[in-house]
Amino acid sequence: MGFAVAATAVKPFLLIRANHSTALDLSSDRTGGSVSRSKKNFVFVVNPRGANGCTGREWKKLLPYLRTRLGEHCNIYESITSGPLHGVDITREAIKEGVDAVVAVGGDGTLHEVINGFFWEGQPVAALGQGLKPSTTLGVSDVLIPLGTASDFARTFSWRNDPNEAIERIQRGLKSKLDVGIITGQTGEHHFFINVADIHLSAKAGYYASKYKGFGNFCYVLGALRAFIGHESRNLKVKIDDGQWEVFHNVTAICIGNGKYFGGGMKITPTADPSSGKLEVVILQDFKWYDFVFKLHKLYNGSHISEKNVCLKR
Ligand SMILES: Nc1ncnc2c1ncn2[C@@H]1O[C@H](COP(=O)(O)OP(=O)(O)OP(=O)(O)O)[C@@H](O)[C@H]1O
Repeated sequence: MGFAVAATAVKPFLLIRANHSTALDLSSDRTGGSVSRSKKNFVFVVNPRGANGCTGREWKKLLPYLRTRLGEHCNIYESITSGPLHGVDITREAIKEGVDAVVAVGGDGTLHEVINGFFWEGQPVAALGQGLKPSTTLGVSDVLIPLGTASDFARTFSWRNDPNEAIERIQRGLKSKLDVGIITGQTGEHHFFINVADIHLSAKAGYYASKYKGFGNFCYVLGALRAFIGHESRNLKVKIDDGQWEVFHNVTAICIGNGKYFGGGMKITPTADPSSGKLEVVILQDFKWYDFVFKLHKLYNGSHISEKNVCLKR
């Protein structure tokens, strides 16, 4: 018997727009505009190393345009990450300061850090002095300027890796509710995800893909092929919602989707809907490297779920 796996979805309860912007003292508006309390305060969390360094270069070009488009109504604060997980701390601090929006600039890794920054010890972070606001909404359009290698989360919404379109969305201020998945660790700590959480082979593939980012989107295919080396399928016990524990044999990977895409455009959980209140679970069993190669096109178009060694659960 292998691991025990439980997947749950939570109702939307993130706050992207704090109600008040008191106590904001983010030293200086580094875009050059003067800080005005009558304006909204937007913090952009930029990963300069995203997309093999492209994110940092694109951001430098984008900033003047961003100021032109949003500067009249917003104070724009750029916060460049110094390394992995820095985005979590930046986001937490910004929310405590009462900013109106925190926007991830980069790929899914940066977005993941920003999402986790909305929480502290499993609870939503609130603006200082404002108490806990457990039933507010996450403005999808506000949360991301997709500039990563894959930017898979954006694909669920058919957003392109086009920063100008992202700024357009931010300017229009369109918002919709999003579910957030919770992963509970062995010591009971919570981690949050909004796209796809995965276990076993695909998790390893993500790790290896990070070593091949120079190949662009193809890094995920290379990462998966690398992950197959020495990989052994396991028997896993899975419980979905209030159902019974069920044993799945020879599991190669389990993917739990809130969004539809991972791995540079593979439509792994093809009917997942990030605002449905449900997660979609896809289990690959006894999936060999040659299945991956010959069925790759099916993974990209979502038709892999009709394969006999693929099981979809909601
Ligand atoms: N300053 C930094 N230096 C090195 N790594 C960083 C830095 N800031 C953030 N990171 C790490 O880089 C990882 C990858 O970043 P990100 O997801 O933005 O780009 P990507 O991997 O190219 O895009 P995608 O995930 O969409 O394929 C993040 O998970 C983050 O932990």
